[in-house]
Amino acid sequence: MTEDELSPYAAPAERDLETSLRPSDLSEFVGQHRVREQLELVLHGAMRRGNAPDHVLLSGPPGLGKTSLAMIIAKELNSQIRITSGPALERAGDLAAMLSNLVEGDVLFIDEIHRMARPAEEMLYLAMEDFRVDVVVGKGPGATSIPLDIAPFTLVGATTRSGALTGPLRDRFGFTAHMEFYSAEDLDRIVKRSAKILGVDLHDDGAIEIAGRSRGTPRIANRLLRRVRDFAEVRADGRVTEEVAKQALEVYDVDHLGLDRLDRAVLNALVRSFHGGPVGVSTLAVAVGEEPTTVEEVCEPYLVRAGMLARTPRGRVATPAAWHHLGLEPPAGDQLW
Ligand SMILES: Nc1ncnc2c1ncn2[C@@H]1O[C@H](COP(=O)(O)OP(=O)(O)OP(=O)(O)O)[C@@H](O)[C@H]1O
Ligand SMILES: [Mg+2]
Repeated sequence: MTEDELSPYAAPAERDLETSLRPSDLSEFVGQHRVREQLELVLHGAMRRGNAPDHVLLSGPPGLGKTSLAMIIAKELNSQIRITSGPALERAGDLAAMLSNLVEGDVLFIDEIHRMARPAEEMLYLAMEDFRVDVVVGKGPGATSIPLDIAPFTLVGATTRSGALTGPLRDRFGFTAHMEFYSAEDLDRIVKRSAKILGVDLHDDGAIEIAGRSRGTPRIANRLLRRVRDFAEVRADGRVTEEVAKQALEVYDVDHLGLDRLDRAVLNALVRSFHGGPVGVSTLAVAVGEEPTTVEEVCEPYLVRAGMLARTPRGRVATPAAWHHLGLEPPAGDQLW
């Protein structure tokens, strides 16, 4: 399995496939019950009053459905969605152009909003609050700023690192949806729905097997489904049963808890090289040859959720479950976690 296939990030070639599997309205959007209920109230409340809803921030690890939800928000509002991303808004002018083209009620979706350049971010404050931008004309002492009204819109921002957002930006969102990892039952429904769309002969026990190893992440569930389908077609009769799914996932190096090579490398380093911690995340990242942000955004959220890793003020610590998972006995004595 390649690096890309293990990752919760979407590979470029995967984007078209994802579009076909994307839930198109709230009723098709599985799980995230709390977020869905909250969002429904925010959207429908505003619609009743006939105004644009509060700006919405979607926060959570990659592959949990932030982009899907942004599209659904626009659809629920019967609005057009304009899509851009933090890295694309390098200059304030890029954002000004985008904002001044908005039509009343539009949804402006800014993906990876934590990666927006500072000048653009400052322009966005005013736009979010007063539906206004100050366009600077000219340079040096002669420069003047011309206020421009923009149409009332709803900003939907998505971020995998809400902690990296500046306070003023975070404060301007009326509602923040914290996306959570999905339960095995939800993932089971998601892979069954995807199998139907893709025409895969997925049996109940096969679905359970895939769902249980998907790290709580729909993108990974859908990807494992495609890999298992390949295996089923090449090495079996095309039917995805429990046995076929198990054999396939073994080939792809996904263990029964859904930990992949990188997760296990992190646990191994933590336990074997640092005696279970505490150790800083950057040291840990160097030990596994990864970027600290990858370890922090991709591995840790799931390892914490699986009860194997704890974040303490002094650094990352392996829990007894991590030692057991690697087939080792945790050291006796002080409990660090
Ligand atoms: N609640 C859901 N129900 C059904 N399918 C889902 C759900 N959430 C996500 N998916 C599936 O997972 C895929 C990835 O979702 P999406 O692109 O929305 O994630 P994301 O949070 O935007 O990820 P990233 O942080 O990488 O941008 C989608 O193509 C969709 O098929
Ligand atoms: Mg996305």
